[in-house]
Amino acid sequence: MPASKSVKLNTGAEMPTLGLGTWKSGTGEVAHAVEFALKNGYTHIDTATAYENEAEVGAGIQASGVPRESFFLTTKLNNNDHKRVAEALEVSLKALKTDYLDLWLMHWPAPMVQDLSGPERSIDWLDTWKTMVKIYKENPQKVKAIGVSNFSIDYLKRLLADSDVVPAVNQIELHPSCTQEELVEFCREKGIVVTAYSPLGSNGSPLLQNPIVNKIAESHGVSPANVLISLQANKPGVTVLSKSVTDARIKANAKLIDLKLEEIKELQDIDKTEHFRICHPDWTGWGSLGFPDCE
Ligand SMILES: NC(=O)C1=CN([C@@H]2O[C@H](COP(=O)(O)OP(=O)(O)OC[C@H]3O[C@@H](n4cnc5c(N)ncnc54)[C@H](OP(=O)(O)O)[C@@H]3O)[C@@H](O)[C@H]2O)C=CC1
Ligand SMILES: O=C[C@H](O)[C@@H](O)[C@@H](O)[C@H](O)C(=O)O
Repeated sequence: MPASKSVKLNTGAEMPTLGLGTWKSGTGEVAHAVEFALKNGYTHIDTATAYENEAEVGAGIQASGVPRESFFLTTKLNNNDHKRVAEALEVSLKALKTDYLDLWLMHWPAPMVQDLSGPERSIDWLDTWKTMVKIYKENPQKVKAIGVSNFSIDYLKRLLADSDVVPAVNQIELHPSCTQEELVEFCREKGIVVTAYSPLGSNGSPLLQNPIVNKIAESHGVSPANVLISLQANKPGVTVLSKSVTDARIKANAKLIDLKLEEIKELQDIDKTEHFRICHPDWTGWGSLGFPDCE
């Protein structure tokens, strides 16, 4: 399976199956990681205002010399920007040194106060979505697609009942210890592409040592990370983000392999005994956000 594989969005645009993640990619390392990834076959970069690295991501893009139209760029509206949606978009575009985004996501359906210390209850995220829709419709050259992140089935149902634009993407946590199969299936039925985040289980993940993951990796002659990233890439209508600031890993992680159905089942079954979530919605102060395993 080549790394250049892509999935069609409901806008008609192609979204590359594999993207480079940049959460916790720090100052002094993320520009190089982005430049290296773009020079080594990655065609999607994912960032967010919350990561406080958009300017350095922009510098990495510029340093790569890769033409803007040759790669897909995603960023996200921060939880404390729900009151200034249009302004936040301009700040992101300027920091990233680009005229347009391929995808702009609402990071969480959870407006928060300025210092992100708790929820901002005077705002309804659905109104924020409607503002994003208006900006998207009025500026199709500036925002090529809009979507959401960390949306459960209940939250998607509320959005879909009151919006004439179906989100192009729902970016959610997906790995063998957080499989969210019902949510993935719901998105598929609604024509929403799922982007898997934290496919390795994020920093210090026990999944890299998991015996099932290692057994499958050995049988294919690849690393555990290759298996975990490929697991998501093998799912129809799913794209995946993997983060690294290490050259050798960035390069090696781009190798996507085909997994057998029984291997996929074995990996997905890990969730039944070893379930965990990296990004629990509780931190927003809005409770479970409709995620059944967070109630
Ligand atoms: N929408 C949202 O709320 C969220 C979105 N995301 C997005 O998804 C991306 C990916 O998720 P993330 O949580 O970063 O976690 P990942 O599952 O991609 O894991 C990243 C960690 O794994 C390490 N790593 C990478 N490759 C290998 C390898 N081959 N072998 C061993 N270790 C490896 C990295 O280390 P090192 O960098 O030192 O090489 C880093 O510590 C994020 O960066 C972000 O862009 C993530 C979380 C939430
Ligand atoms: O994209 C990454 C995550 O959503 C992250 O931004 C949040 O989960 C939050 O900042 C946290 O630290 O828990």
